[in-house]
Amino acid sequence: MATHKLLLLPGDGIGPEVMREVEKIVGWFRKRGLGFETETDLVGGSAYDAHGAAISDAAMNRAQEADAVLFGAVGGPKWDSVPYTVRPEAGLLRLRKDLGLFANLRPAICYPALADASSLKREVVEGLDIMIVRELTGGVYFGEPKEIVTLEDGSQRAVDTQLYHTHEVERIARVAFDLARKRRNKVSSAEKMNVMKTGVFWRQVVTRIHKAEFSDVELEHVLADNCAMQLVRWPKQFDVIVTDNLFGDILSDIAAMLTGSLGMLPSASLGAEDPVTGQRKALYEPVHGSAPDIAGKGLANPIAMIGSFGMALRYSFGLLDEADRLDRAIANVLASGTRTKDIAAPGANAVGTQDVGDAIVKELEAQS
Ligand SMILES: NC(=O)c1ccc[n+]([C@@H]2O[C@H](COP(=O)([O-])OP(=O)(O)OC[C@H]3O[C@@H](n4cnc5c(N)ncnc54)[C@H](O)[C@@H]3O)[C@@H](O)[C@H]2O)c1
Ligand SMILES: CC(C)[C@H](C(=O)O)[C@@H](O)C(=O)O
Ligand SMILES: [Mg+2]
Repeated sequence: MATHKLLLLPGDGIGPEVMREVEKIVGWFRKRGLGFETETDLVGGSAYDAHGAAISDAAMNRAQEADAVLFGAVGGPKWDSVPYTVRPEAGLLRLRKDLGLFANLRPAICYPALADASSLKREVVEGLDIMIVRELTGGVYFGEPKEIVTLEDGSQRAVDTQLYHTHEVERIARVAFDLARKRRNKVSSAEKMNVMKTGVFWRQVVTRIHKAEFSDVELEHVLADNCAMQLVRWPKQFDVIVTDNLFGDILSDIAAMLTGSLGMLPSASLGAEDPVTGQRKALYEPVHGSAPDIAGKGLANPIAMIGSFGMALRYSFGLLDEADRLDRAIANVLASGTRTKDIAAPGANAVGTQDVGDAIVKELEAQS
């Protein structure tokens, strides 16, 4: 039996609460004979409290050794004033950079049962199925210089650098076109070529890769601000959206709300495939953060985290039947009306984080 090594990094706030529910799901698949081995380590504010860094070198080594990392969420008001280089979010950024996780896949699917939970009208979101492909290891998140400088007159200047190399845009474009071929065959590439040099460059590179390797896929270019507006106006026009690190961060939060709640959106962050072994480094995490406003209250929706494990089944372990089974279990639980407060129908009783995890395990059981 193949052994799959998972590193669990629950993090802060609601991270540990939603990770506990994933552990139930992993446990269920393990009982059914799948070889999952798990280790747990600290990241974010909890790592800072223990080691003075947002992730220790030992935890980084474990992440390098793992077949996949499951990440909860980091951050919170407790660490708002810690130095910039060791703030909780730096742990996540180090994982992305050091593991080379350049491709962030953020699917936004509106489950039929949740069409009324969105703040948009049912007809706008019903049947929605978008894949946002966000470049994750470049752009303004990592470009140098990145600094606040004090000038001679005592005033200050802050700089972040938006920077992209050819190969970085080429490889993310290929991921998007490849995915589109398995979906509805359309890619929308979002940038701001009307203002930014990196936008002009992004459009040139995407156009070239499209022409040379993917001319069978429909490609449209859209300015990122217009893309944000179109996502709210008529999101079903999109299939795959490919965009840079910062625009992807923002557009995926918008897409999350189309599905009803930030608590619904999973994600996969993937590295390049090793040409010999076919393996790739991968980290799976919900799109939401540590939700300090509801942490510790048992209110968090664990579906984004559980769906992220579903993506690990699909993308890291090739367990497609198991991933489908988990997706069906989630859909059935939602259809039965078992929901946390963020997605509960108006006037309906909401359940807690653990109830949703238990219901999904029960549904998995019922399907077998
Ligand atoms: N990947 C990550 O670890 C990650 C992502 C985003 C933000 N953050 C960090 O989290 C902290 C809080 O950030 P924020 O408040 O801007 O964003 P957030 O995603 O934590 O919360 C935004 C809103 O969505 C709600 N929400 C989020 N997840 C939910 C869930 N699973 N179930 C129900 N409701 C949910 C919260 O209660 C809150 O009202 C900050 O320190 C931020 O840097 C971390
Ligand atoms: C926590 C933060 C560093 C992160 C980001 O900005 O990428 C988050 O917002 C996300 O969307 O994953
Ligand atoms: Mg974000």
